[in-house]
Amino acid sequence: MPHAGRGVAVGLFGGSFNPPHAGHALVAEIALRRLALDQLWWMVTPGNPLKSTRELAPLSERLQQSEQIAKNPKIKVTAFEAAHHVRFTADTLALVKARNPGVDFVWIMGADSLRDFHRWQRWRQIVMTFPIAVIDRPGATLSFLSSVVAKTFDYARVDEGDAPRLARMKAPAWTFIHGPRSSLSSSAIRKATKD
Ligand SMILES: Nc1ncnc2c1ncn2[C@@H]1O[C@H](COP(=O)(O)OP(=O)(O)OP(=O)(O)O)[C@@H](O)[C@H]1O
Ligand SMILES: O=C(O)c1ccc[n+]([C@@H]2O[C@H](COP(=O)([O-])O)[C@@H](O)[C@H]2O)c1
Repeated sequence: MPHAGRGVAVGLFGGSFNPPHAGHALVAEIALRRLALDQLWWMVTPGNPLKSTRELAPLSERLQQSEQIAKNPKIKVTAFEAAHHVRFTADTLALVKARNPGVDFVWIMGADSLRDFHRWQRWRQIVMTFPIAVIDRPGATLSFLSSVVAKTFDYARVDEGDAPRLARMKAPAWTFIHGPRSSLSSSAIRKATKD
């Protein structure tokens, strides 16, 4: 696991990255800049608990490809979840928090992930423990508003103008970040390479 010292602001960006693409890199850059982060941990999951592993490339391959795409020195590409035998984000976050006291973490995800977020294990606990930044994604710009999490935690939504302070805020606190968007997706890339 990467390490961060007290008072450092770190974005946690988890994904299958199967394969990673420029849309992921854009999310990472937007998060670093708009959330005023010192670091972003690009966490390659051993496997999304809600997705089939049928089409999942080996972790070592997704890790290596991620390292090639994530060029910003503030980005730390890591696969520590596999090494620590954790797969559910709630467990990952508990581990990260326990090992990095005093660090201000923010969970980062694309707008499509917000739609399904209420199916994640212990999702309410995640929202109550970590500030969350949702980055706009084509196809999910408006639908995110009707998501269970957006409705349940409407009271905790923070104006995107306050995004630079999000990492320092006490949960629950979440914001939606608009900006340049990419319509790339791993599934489209997999489909194109198969055809
Ligand atoms: N083009 C994009 N714009 C914004 N967010 C994205 C984009 N692509 C992926 N993300 C976000 O990055 C994280 C990791 O996504 P993931 O690795 O599943 O890629 P994907 O392109 O969504 O894959 P798939 O098409 O296989 O579902 C998720 O939070 C997802 O919402
Ligand atoms: O913890 C869960 O229940 C859970 C359910 C779905 C997805 N996640 C996490 O969400 C992140 C994005 O996954 P993905 O496949 O959309 O790239 C990744 O870190 C997954 O481990 C976590």
